[in-house]
Amino acid sequence: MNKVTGKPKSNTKGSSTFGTSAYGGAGWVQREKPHGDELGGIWARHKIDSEWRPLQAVIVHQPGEELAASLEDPESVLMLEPLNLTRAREQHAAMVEAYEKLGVEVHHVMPEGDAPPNQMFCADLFVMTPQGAILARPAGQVRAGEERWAARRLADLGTPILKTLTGDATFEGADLMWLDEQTAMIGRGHRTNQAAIDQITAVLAEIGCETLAVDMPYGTMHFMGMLRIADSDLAICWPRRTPLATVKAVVERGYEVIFPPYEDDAESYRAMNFVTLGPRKIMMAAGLAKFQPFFEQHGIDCVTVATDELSKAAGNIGCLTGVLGRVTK
Ligand SMILES: NC(=O)NCCC[C@H](N)C(=O)O
Repeated sequence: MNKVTGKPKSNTKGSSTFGTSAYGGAGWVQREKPHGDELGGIWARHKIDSEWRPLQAVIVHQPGEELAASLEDPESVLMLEPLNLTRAREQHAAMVEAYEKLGVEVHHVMPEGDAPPNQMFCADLFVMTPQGAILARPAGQVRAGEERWAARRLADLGTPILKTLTGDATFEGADLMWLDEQTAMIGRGHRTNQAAIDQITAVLAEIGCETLAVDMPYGTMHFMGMLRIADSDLAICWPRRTPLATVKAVVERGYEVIFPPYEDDAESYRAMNFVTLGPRKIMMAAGLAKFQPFFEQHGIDCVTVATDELSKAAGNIGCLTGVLGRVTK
């Protein structure tokens, strides 16, 4: 029904509300645009449909006193070694400054009261889609609730939250990568379970996107460490760790797949944990003497920041950076 003509016989002062705009009468104006077209209007413009188009905006958390939780028993808070708080904070601030210098908008999570120890790993707390965010539900008890502060920031920024996971679903944002504009791949493993994959598959289907799931090996953390995309035609995979189905899926989509030299676990992990700033441009950890030349040989421009102190918390630049917006197709 397009338009109802005819005037209401009476207005609110009269006996009937029939025919008034609130009840669908002639004065009613229907909302015009679908949700996706309201990003950049009613909602903020932030979205992503790739892992490689120019980075526009990120969400981070500048760590504070909460890192002191690493001092006594790092294991109990999922960290590797006690951190020097001052150095860690300086390195985080330098990473933020590097983003700002590159023209990337940086937004900060602002937890109420004391932040939980791993709050700074914002990549794990949400993932963006072409039409808004999916909120994570971190799997470890010590990280439970970090997502609430990411949700508050996203809401303040005007970013629609398409889904908050329910039941016993657990999902961390670093387990989902966009292979193309309509296809996301999720790593099923220690942090992201099948219940979450089912819920995410349903919500992505609502916006016309398909979800592919792959199993990750026992003893690994996030899918982010197995697949990085540095350009429309260049994917980086971890030798013998990236699932076969992942390599096949990226090859099918026209990416060249390259495998960096294998080093010890920690070093290879740091090398994979970069953020793509735009086509063949990345921000990566400094001091990776074998990896940086490898990336450069493939035409990748590397911006480096020191993260050796932060990496004692078991994460690096990729994990510290909640990607909020990229240029989309
Ligand atoms: N995406 C990431 O690799 N995040 C790093 C998370 C480190 C944190 N200590 C954790 O174990 O959850």
